[in-house]
Amino acid sequence: MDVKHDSVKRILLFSGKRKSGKDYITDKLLIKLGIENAEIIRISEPIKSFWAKEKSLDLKQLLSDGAYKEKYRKEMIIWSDEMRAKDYGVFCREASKSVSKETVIVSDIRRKTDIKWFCETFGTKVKLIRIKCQDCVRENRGWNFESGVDDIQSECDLDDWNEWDLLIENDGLRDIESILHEICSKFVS
Ligand SMILES: Nc1ncnc2c1ncn2[C@@H]1O[C@H](COP(=O)(O)OP(=O)(O)OP(=O)(O)O)[C@@H](O)[C@H]1O
Repeated sequence: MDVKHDSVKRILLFSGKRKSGKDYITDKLLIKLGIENAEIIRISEPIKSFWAKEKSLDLKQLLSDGAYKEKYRKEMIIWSDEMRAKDYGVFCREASKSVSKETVIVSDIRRKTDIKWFCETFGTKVKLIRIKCQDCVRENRGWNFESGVDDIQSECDLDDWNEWDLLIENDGLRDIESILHEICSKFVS
């Protein structure tokens, strides 16, 4: 294990369906904790950078939330599944290779094998958080069901996972400050 991992006290893995609010909540959590104490990593980042290089695409546009990302989403899922079939930890390892802050936030856990890799690597430092949100609220946030994206493993593999350390309802009824307070009081002390 990389020696820098020693400074990590906790690693918070966030999972949730598209438009459930993973980025929204983890971005606010980072601000609350401060960038000297915490950092966000995304498993999708090495996927996008490998893929952009391979296909000579603009990485910045791929990382931003727009039409460009949607255009390549399906192809990226297929390609990354092929990579994962050879080595399930390939993207988790790459995303976490330089972590150094005491709280590491992973904002896009999607598979049981992601959880497996982080638990094998970080042991009891790992905490699992699932963001829940009704479909009608996700639709109001711009989500539309897309066959080949919303009904495949990358979106559904954790639907039947029951061992969350914390479940968060993010339907817009609950104040973000109270959500952040619950996360911090449970895991960051
Ligand atoms: N509690 C909230 N209060 C206000 N706006 C919210 C809240 N949660 C999410 N949103 C808004 O909903 C939209 C979708 O949220 P976000 O991008 O965080 O979802 P996501 O789970 O990261 O989606 P994806 O998997 O597609 O990247 C964003 O515009 C975000 O600002």
